[in-house]
Amino acid sequence: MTSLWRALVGPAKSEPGPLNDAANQTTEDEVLENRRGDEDVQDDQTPPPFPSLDSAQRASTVDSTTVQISNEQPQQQQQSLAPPSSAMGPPSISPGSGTTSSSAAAAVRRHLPPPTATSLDRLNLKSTSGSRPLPVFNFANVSGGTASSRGRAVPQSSSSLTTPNTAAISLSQARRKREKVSLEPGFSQLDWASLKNSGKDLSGRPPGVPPVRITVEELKKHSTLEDAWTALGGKVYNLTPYLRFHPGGVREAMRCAGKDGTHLFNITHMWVNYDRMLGNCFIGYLVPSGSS
Ligand code: HEM
Repeated sequence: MTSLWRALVGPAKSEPGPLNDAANQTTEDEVLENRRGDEDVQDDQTPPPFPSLDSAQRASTVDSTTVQISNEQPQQQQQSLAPPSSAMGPPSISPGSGTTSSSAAAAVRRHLPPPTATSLDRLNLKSTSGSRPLPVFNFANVSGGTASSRGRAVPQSSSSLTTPNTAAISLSQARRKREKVSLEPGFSQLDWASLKNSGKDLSGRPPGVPPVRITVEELKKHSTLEDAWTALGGKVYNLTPYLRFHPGGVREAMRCAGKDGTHLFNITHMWVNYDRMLGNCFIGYLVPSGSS
C-alpha cells in the first residue's frame, strides 16, 4: 500500500501550506535554532510548562501522576489542624436573632470551641476533613535538591510524585519558563477554523484516494516541517498545514512529528479535540509494522 501511495503521491512533497514561502524562512530557522538550544525537551514525553501543574485542565490528567491523595492521612496532622480546645471558637450567627433566647444561645455558642475530630466521634458525626484528606507531596522526589536541602519538611506519609503508568512530571519541569508564542497575522485559531470550515482537503492525499494504512516505519519518514505527519488515537494526520496555527508554537507541535503523538498530546492538553481540529488533515490509519 505504501508503494501505491508513493506511486500516487510521488516523493514527499511540500505541502501547499504556509510553511513553504521564503518569507517564512525565519520561522523555520528559529525552529531549528530552538531545537538545537533546547535538547532537553526533545524526544521526551515532558509536557510543556503550560498549563500549570495545578491547573484545572491538568488536574484530570496529572493528579494521579503528581499529587497523590492519601487515604492514610496521619492522625497527628489532622489533629494539629484543629485548634486547641481552650481556643475561642469563631463568632456564630444565630438564626432569628433579636429574641432573648436565641441571643442567649448565640452568646453561649460564642464561647464554645469549634468541634474537634474527637468531639465529632463522640457525637457519632463524620468530619468532612476525614473523608477528604489533604494532598501529600513528596518534595524529596523533585529534582534540583531534596526537601531537606531546601529546608522543607517531608510529610510522614509522603508518596511518590509519579506512578508507573504515566510520564514523570516533576515540579521543576512543570515550572520551566512558559514561552509565550505569538502567532503571525492570519494564523489565529479563528483563521484555522475558517480554513477548516472551507472544507478544503488538507491531508495531501490526491483527490479520490481513500484513507490509507500507514505503518510506523512510513510515519517516521514524515518528520520535517514541510512534511510532518503524526498519529493521534490511531489516526494519521498531516500536521504541516496546522503547524503555524498551533497556539503552543511550531516547535512544540513538531515534537509529535513522524511518530505517535497521542501520549504527549494528551498529557499536554487532553481537552483539545484533535479529530475536530485536524479533521481535514486526516490521511489514514496507523497499522502495525509490516501490515500495510
Ligand atoms: C499535534 C497536534 C496538536 C494540536 C492539534 C494542538 C492543538 C492545540 C490547541 C487547540 C491549543 C489551544 C488549547 C487551549 O487554549 O486550551 C494548543 C495549545 C498548546 N499546545 Fe498544542 N496541539 C498539538 C500538539 C502539541 C504538542 C505535541 C505540544 C507539546 C508537547 C503542544 C503544546 C501546546 C501548548 C504549550 C499549548 C498552550 C499554548 C498557550 O496558550 O500558551 N501541542 N494546542
